Amino acid sequence: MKIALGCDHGGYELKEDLKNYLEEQGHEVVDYGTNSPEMVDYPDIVFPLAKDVANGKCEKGIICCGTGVGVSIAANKVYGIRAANCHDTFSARASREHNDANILTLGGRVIGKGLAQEIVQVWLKSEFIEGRHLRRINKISDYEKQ
Ligand SMILES: O=C(CO)[C@H](O)[C@H](O)[C@H](O)COP(=O)(O)O
Repeated sequence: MKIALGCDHGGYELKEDLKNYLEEQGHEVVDYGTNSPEMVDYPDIVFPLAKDVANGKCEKGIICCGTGVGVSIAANKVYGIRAANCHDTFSARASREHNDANILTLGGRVIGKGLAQEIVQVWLKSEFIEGRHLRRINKISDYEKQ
C-alpha cells in the first residue's frame, strides 16, 4: 500500500520508527517530513500530506505529533479527510470499520513505539464495513459539501 507519512518535531522519532516498520512490511512510504527534531509548525506538514490522501496519490496517511491531536484537527480541515487519533487498537479498528478513516494520527509523547506499531498494523488491515456506517459517513460528506 502507498502510505503518506508525516510528523512535526513532537512525533519525529515515532515517524522515523514507523517508516522503517512500514517499509519492512512491504509498504511504499511517501515521507512528507519533518526530517529532524527541530521545531516546525504541524499545519505545514499536514496540509500537503492530507491533500495527497484526499486526491488519491496515497491510499492512506499516518501523521505523528506530540499528542496526535493537532495534526488530527488540521487534517480534518481538508476536504475528504477522516482523520482519527487512536492510542488503542480497539479505536483503531473501529476508526476503519465504522468511520472509514483515511488518516491515522498518533502521539509520540503519548505512546511507545511497540504499541504504535500494533495500532498501525490493526488500522491498516481493518476494512470499512459499510451498512449503517455508510449512511453516517454520507451525512458527514453531505455536510462537508455545503
Ligand atoms: O498539536 C499538538 C498538541 O495537540 C502536538 O502535540 C504538537 O506536537 C505540540 O503542540 C508541539 O508542542 P511544542 O511545545 O512546540 O513542542
